[in-house]
Amino acid sequence: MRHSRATVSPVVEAWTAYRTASAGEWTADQLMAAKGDTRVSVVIPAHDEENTVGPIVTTIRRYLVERVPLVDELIVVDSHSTDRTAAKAAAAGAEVVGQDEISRNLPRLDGKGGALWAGLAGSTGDVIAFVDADLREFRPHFVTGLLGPLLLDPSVAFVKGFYHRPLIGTESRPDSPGRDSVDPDSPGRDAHRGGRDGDRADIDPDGGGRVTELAARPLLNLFWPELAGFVQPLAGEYAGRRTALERIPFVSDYGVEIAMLIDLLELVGLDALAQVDLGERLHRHQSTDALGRMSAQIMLTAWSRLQRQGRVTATGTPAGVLTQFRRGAATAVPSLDREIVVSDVSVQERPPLIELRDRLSGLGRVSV
Ligand SMILES: O=c1ccn([C@@H]2O[C@H](COP(=O)(O)OP(=O)(O)O[C@H]3O[C@H](CO)[C@@H](O)[C@H](O)[C@H]3O)[C@@H](O)[C@H]2O)c(=O)[nH]1
Ligand SMILES: O=C(O)[C@H](O)COP(=O)(O)O
Repeated sequence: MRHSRATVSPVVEAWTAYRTASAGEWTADQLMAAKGDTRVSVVIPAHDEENTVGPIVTTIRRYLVERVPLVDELIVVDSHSTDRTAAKAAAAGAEVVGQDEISRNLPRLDGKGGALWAGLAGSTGDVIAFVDADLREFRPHFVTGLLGPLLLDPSVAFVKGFYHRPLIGTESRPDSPGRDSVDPDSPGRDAHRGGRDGDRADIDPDGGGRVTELAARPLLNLFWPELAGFVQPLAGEYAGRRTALERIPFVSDYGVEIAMLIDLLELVGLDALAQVDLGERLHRHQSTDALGRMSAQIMLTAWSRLQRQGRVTATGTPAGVLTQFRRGAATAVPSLDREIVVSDVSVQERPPLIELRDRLSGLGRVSV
């Protein structure tokens, strides 16, 4: 097979050895001692996550605010939720910010990218850790793992989490509301292991991350090979210095993570990027159709970076819509026996926050 002749590039090999750590390498107390005057914010983007956002906030508050005061600010960005996400997050002790509260006089930035931007603009920390709101069995090391390299090494600007990603049959496993009692510094008994209980018979231990494997990883390897060492380039758990994050544009929706990696590579260079092993991550899986739309947004974002970097000559702009087919609908096209579903998968982009100071001044929460 052709791939057997290929070898890992020396750049990637050196970077992974030098810039990969494990969350178990430091405790919250050790980070507290290293923290000094650095302010730490945790930002959680949440769209309809009423089942999981509360336990995540509770865990962070209990272990990283009350027991060890490592986290100075805990913000949930309510991303146009239609359920009780905001109420649950507030009841658990988070400050809740509406996605559009801070950006009222700016053009829209939809979806997750808009929520992350609002979290960056609305927070005050020197270091900001982002954590998804749909995680199950959340533990404090998801935050301490990300903070370690930033608090211990001034040359690190951004840290991405990675983990094993089981693909779990969505029918057989009910939502777990999290645990009441956890070892705050432990990456968990599941770290580095696939299986666990008898109820996990339908689990593919590393089958998760389908968009990562089918879209993001090939794109990064083909066009930004320096980033090939990131085990989970789309991970929603990462942390960065405000000085870096405010200097990159933010892309809307699910384009935000791949854009962030590519843009940070350009801004700070590979040596200032790091990754940390967080063990295992369980989250809510989206449908294949939804992941198709996510992939399209990621491809459009990659395209925009290729164009900006002068690496493709555009003779037209990508379509920005995705046609999909759904069985069993009343409105099926007879010749297809399927309904045609067309979605807008275009992405928008906001310039770096640092360039928007003037337009944001007067809005109380913004620290820039
Ligand atoms: O309009 C939205 C959609 C999602 N989210 C939140 O963003 C997080 C991740 O969204 P999710 O739909 O669970 O994404 P995944 O299917 O898990 O997608 C993976 O890949 C995406 C694209 O890179 C990343 O954004 C995710 O963090 C990563 O987990 C969750 O807290 C959501 O509530 C919002 O805040 N607003
Ligand atoms: O990150 C990804 O690739 C997507 O979120 C899909 O993840 P899943 O395959 O674990 O649902």
